[in-house]
Amino acid sequence: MTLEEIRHEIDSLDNQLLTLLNRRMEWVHKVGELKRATKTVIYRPEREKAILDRVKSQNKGPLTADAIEAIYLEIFAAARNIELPERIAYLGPEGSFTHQAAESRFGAMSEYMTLPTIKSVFEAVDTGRAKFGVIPIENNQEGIVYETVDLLNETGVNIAAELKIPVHFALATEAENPSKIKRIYSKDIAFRQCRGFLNKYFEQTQPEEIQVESTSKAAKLAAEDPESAAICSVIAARLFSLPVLFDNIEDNGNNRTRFFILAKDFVNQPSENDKTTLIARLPDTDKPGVLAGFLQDFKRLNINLTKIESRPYKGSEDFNFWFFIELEGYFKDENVQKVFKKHRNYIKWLGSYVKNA
Ligand SMILES: O=C(O)C(=O)C[C@]1(C(=O)O)C=C[C@@H](O)C=C1
Repeated sequence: MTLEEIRHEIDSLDNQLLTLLNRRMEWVHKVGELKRATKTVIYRPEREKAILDRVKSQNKGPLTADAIEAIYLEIFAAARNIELPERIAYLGPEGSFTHQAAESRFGAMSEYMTLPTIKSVFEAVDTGRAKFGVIPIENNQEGIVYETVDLLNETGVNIAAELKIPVHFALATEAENPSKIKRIYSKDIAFRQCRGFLNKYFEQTQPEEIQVESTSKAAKLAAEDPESAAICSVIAARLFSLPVLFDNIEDNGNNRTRFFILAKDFVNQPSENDKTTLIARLPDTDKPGVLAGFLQDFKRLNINLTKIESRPYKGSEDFNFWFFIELEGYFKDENVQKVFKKHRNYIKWLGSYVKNA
């Protein structure tokens, strides 16, 4: 077959794809009308997950599961925009890992708001300026982001979904080789997580390490200074047209960050595989057995607790704490309801959402 003939086949398939995609969107439009009439939310993470699982299991290749996921996430983003355009706020700057997380869920089509602080993302969602907000909640090497936990306690927004993305760092620079690098820009955490690499390649030259507030800022500075490098994400390097000299330079290849997608008054439908996040403000935690008794209730009802973090009451004279708790299950599950009812005055439910591996 000639190139022309092959391209002709591709063109004809593209026409069919386009027809099918538009037919899909006509049905999506009907879903949108139905949702408007019944005042229900557009974004349904559990439905998207079920579609993804189904199409991936039917796939016979040569497309990989990852490629299918990427294509479908764009289809969902386009579908949600047909139902109702929704703005997404995320913790910036552009090129940050949170930006990467937001795009991985909402696709390149959505309208984004880049905000400078976690608090400003909460505010944008709380006031309705953005429909969704994306913020980090924890890193599997560094632990929890306390600012996020505290804002979940203080504000009235829900968790609509969680997602986890691998965190890979690159050394990006205009310099031809490491010996020419006199300065390295990055965030404290990135320097910490790439120490082994830095020791190996820069033991002789000992470039100055300059801490800046984000890895995107590091990429921007390194793009302006050819004797320097940035430790940053590949998207940040790309954003500032900075060549990547080494990729995946982190000491631990299992480095992952978990993000929450925030929304106002958001309730998911149950899936087979849910997690619930809540805050418990137990009274009298200075008395023996109060916390143990509370935890015992979960054990008795066969509920698996996956996380408990204690946080101080701000402004309190004493050493009193509230708890950030995560468990397996949906908030309307019979056993979860029993605990919620028993402790109804002390529990603030933040969200039940499909568990993301
Ligand atoms: O099934 C729905 O509820 C839809 O709105 C359709 C659809 C889709 O494109 O399949 C779009 C957005 C939702 O997040 C889930 C699925």
